[in-house]
Amino acid sequence: MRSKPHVAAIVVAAGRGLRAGGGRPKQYRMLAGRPLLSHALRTFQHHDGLSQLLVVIGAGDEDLYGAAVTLSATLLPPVTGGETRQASVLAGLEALAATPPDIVLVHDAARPFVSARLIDDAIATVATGAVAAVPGTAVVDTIKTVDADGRVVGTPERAALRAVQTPQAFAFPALLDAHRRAAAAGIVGLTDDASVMEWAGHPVTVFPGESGNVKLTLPEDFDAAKRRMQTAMNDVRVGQGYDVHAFTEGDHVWLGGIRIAHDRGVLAHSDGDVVLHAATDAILGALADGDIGTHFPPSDPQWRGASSDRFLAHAAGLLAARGGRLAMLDVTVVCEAPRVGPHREAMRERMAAILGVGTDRIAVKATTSEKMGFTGRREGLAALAVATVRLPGQ
Ligand SMILES: Nc1ccn([C@@H]2O[C@H](COP(=O)(O)OP(=O)(O)OP(=O)(O)O)[C@@H](O)[C@H]2O)c(=O)n1
Ligand SMILES: C[C@](O)(CO)[C@H](O)COP(=O)(O)O
Repeated sequence: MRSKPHVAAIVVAAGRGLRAGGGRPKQYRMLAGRPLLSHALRTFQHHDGLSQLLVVIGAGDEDLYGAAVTLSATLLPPVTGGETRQASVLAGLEALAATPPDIVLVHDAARPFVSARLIDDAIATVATGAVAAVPGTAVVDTIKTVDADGRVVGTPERAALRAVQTPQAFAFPALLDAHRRAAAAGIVGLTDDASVMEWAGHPVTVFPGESGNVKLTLPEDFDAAKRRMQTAMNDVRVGQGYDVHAFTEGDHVWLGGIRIAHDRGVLAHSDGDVVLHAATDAILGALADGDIGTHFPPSDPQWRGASSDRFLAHAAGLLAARGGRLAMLDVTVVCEAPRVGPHREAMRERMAAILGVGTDRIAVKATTSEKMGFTGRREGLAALAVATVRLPGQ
């Protein structure tokens, strides 16, 4: 395997959620203000170890999917799944086969509490030699096997049992081959991908799962998940950011990720987007994790002319890695010109897309400084930002 493996993830979301009820496939039901699918997906979108992310959706679910997800650099167009989970995973694997990754992760859309730690451990277990790696937790109940009449026929030794979860990670060629062979052999009902690998004769390694990484299957699971999300994210923090750039010769400025025509440009090492820089610092401030210069030193030539989108995306990734969410980003631009109003909505949409939140969580305001000071004299422009984030409680 290459030193830095090419890793892809498939999120299966083509089920009907019949056991959960609720009138629509469960992955599109709302949970803490967002569709269930978007919770797990966002953790994968903000993980920097993945180069491709693919969602397998049900036939006819295209509109529900479009409304549920925020596009991102790694997210591929969705593919249509099949009648069973096994068939849906195979559809996802076939879609990746043209540019095969080294490692593929498979995750249920119905597991919203997946952590960056589980993704890291799944990748690391395969990167260091396993062909298949699944998270598992020790079983606390005594388990019985029963016959069709409910009579107990056996009691497996509990110490050897593990309840397995997703994300499950695999060497891509081995999983694709195992799935293709199982389908060709008429094997259709295997309930996880480790079972497909076991059927094909591959060893499967279990690494520690997380008891919190539950799958929402029944109606009461949604109620419990709602309660958990409401109480869990109770560490509310606020960070502020401020940035300034001087005008110089030029014909445009970047503000909030939008290129705006102007009779001046800005002096800057990167693209000089004061809005994205202030927003990045505000999120880093809320996390007490240094500032933009700590993460992207101006002395480093690789950031020369860099698009500031990546600075904000990096801060969003740090927030997601801590299990946090952005509650609100409020930005004020200070300049005599250019006029911000005509670009306000485009800026809100761009920042919402980078941060993976709705535009209702992004505010953009603007003011002149009444011709006073450096902004009033049109020597430069400035932006202030306040980010409110929610982190898991202590
Ligand atoms: N034909 C299928 C069936 C399931 N899944 C996905 O596999 C995951 C785990 O399946 P499960 O929790 O059983 O979901 P459903 O099949 O939707 O639920 P139900 O059996 O209650 O209808 C879910 O993210 C589900 O969307 C899938 O992609 N394609
Ligand atoms: C893949 C899985 O989540 C591992 O626990 C589980 O097997 C999915 O089962 P389901 O019957 O499709 O819910």
